[in-house]
Amino acid sequence: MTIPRDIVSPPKTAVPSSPSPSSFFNAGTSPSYGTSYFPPAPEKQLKPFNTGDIKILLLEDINRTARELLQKEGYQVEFHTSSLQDIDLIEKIRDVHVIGIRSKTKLTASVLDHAENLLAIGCFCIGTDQVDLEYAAKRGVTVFNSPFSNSRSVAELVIAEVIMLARRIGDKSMEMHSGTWQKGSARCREIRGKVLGIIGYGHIGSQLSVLAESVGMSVLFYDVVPLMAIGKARQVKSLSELLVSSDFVTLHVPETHETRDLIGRTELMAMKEGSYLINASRGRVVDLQALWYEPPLIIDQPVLSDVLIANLCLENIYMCSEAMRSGHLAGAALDVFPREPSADGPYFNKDLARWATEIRNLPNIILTPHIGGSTEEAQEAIGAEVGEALLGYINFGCTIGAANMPEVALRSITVAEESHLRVIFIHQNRPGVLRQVNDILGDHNVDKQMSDSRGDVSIRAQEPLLARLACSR
Ligand SMILES: NC(=O)C1=CN([C@@H]2O[C@H](COP(=O)(O)OP(=O)(O)OC[C@H]3O[C@@H](n4cnc5c(N)ncnc54)[C@H](O)[C@@H]3O)[C@@H](O)[C@H]2O)C=CC1
Ligand SMILES: O=C(O)CCC(=O)C(=O)O
Repeated sequence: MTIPRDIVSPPKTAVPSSPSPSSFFNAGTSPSYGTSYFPPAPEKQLKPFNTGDIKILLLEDINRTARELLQKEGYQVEFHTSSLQDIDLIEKIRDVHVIGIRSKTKLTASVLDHAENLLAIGCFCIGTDQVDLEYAAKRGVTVFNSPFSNSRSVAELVIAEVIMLARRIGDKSMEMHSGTWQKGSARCREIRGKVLGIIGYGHIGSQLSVLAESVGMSVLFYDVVPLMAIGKARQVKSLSELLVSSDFVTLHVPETHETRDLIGRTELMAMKEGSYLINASRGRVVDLQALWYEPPLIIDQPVLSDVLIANLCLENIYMCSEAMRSGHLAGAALDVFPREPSADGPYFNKDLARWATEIRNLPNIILTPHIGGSTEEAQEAIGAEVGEALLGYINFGCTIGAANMPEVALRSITVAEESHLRVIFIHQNRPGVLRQVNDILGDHNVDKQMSDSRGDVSIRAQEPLLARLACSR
């Protein structure tokens, strides 16, 4: 079937459209798949492509559950334990159909420009700030993530850190590792009755709220939307109210334009004397130097501005150091940083950033290498969830759960429906496009269709009866 290139983006290669037994749909996750709709006949194996032609690049040690799922489907799966340097990434992304990443790989517009065949991106994590979602959508690339599979793991890490900070366990442990026995109770406290201030009461924040109350803490939270408080937690009206009232302040917001630099000098100084800061969200949410830093003039250039923003945030860490050195903060736990090494190894040093060596020497600061979601349980669940979503998209064109596309899904086609085919279009949300599409399909019986838009991008899934269409099956 020929579809004018100007109204269809992608496909750059054949777009798969067949159901498979291990499909997303079969899992019953599609809203259009109520039991009354579910066809009793076996699903038809339609593959207008050779599964072996689909190339999938998995970076950052994505869990074997995903690898196995995709390999079982017959796709070519290339696996790397770390992320790739930009130059290698650009080379590799050029001809793959799907790329799977975690938080380290930055899929910026300039990287995506090199992706000639890319259909989908799987973020095997919660955050999607590492991908230019809007630009990906404009290029017809659908992005999936796992919205809550590692939430519990993050919440558990944070509650552990609250106790460890209160008891100065990080320092005590380091002293013991260096052979020093130093017993003492000065500045060590119980957490019972203390106030935990949660910024961002979403999946992680609310899980944490439950854990904190169960160990006797009081919970306050600040969120930009009004939310139902769990247990005895209480939503406060402003960030400053939370900062002045909390013994521990913990961040659980996504990185967005609004949350970048959310915590700066003013906010740190507003925190209670002797309180603690925990950041397991994103490094750039804590902007510690913004108040005196003069922004560079070349901010318009996308690649450069990214680097500059990163550098700016690196400098900002110093402010946190200042707050801690002055004793205003009694301690901090940082799991995320404005710049993080792309591979495991001895990289948390001055070559990464000046502040890296600086903060290593601060008292009562727990530093972890972005491991909030790194548990066996979370990674297995994420591998399965994002892997299934990618299969559902490649095999069916199902975008349920997509982070940057309208959500569409259609029922499976059965073996009894000999001449049915499914077609998915991703196109610009402009008047006239649908008319052109309908003109093409006008001679055929469209059994079912769904259409939805998200900003400038529209998506349309159709099941035409293709008796007279020369389709590539
Ligand atoms: N350290 C790690 O390994 C991990 C870090 N994360 C990070 O944690 C973030 C939060 O995760 P979830 O709880 O799952 O997200 P979520 O989307 O469920 O909740 C985020 C909450 O933040 C609120 N929010 C947004 N902007 C805000 C603002 N300016 N002020 C106050 N509240 C605001 C939202 O309304 C929402 O309730 C993720 O976006 C990710 O960046 C997530 C998983 C693992
Ligand atoms: O596990 C990872 O690599 C990233 C975890 C994370 O930050 C997220 O899920 O957003």
